[in-house]
Amino acid sequence: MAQRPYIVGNWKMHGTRAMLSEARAIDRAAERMVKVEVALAPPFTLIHATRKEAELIAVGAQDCHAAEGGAHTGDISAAMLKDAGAGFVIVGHSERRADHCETDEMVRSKADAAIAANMNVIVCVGETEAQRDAGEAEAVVTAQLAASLPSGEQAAERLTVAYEPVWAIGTGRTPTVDDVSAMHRAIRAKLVELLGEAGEAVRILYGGSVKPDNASELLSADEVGGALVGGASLTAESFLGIIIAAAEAQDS
Ligand SMILES: O=C(CO)COP(=O)(O)O
Repeated sequence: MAQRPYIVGNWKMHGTRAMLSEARAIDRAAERMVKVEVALAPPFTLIHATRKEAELIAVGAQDCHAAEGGAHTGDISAAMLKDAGAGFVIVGHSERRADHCETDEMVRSKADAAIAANMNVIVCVGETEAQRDAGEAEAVVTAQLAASLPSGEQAAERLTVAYEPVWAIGTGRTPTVDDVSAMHRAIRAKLVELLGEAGEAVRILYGGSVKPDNASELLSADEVGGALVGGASLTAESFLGIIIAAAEAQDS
């Protein structure tokens, strides 16, 4: 890995203030691990408090609305998230695509909104099990990418892509290292096609059942620049296990 690995915890709909002690423990330990860039995306309600706890790690959000503001009851704009202390937004997670019927076009609008608010953005893509079984995984993922990426000049430098096969999320199943490598190479090629030279530097994270005991292997796959971690980011102990594995992968 040329750049420092980027390890992002996505707490999803987990966490009340009682969990801030985990964020604090992650931050204090991550401080000693200069070879790894660490970030947490807690639920909206904990962004501000997590930001106050975090001295080193980046803090982000799990979604934003595409509009700057307006009559959208229950929604949150990128500027509000930034004001609360978020530096990045995850958009297009498969759970949002499924639970909220988010299309690629909506994901792109949200990514554009995050960039317009001077935030970084992590755009998620990934195939379902049926699509992989049908041999369509790469076609599905590269098409999602082409339609979901933010537009505009600043897009590439603010962008991270996360490849998360839907069937690997929360299941304990992961693709083989060869499959991860093949998909990440395809994503890299698509990024270069879409963004030109700037596409070479965009980080591509792997997500889906990353744990302390499989992190080294998954991070060793071609073009994997880090991990987007769900369940194993909920305790400092397991998340730090992944961060340590990423730091050791830098040494080897
Ligand atoms: O969806 C994910 C991260 O965004 C992955 O979740 P798990 O690590 O729980 O499989």
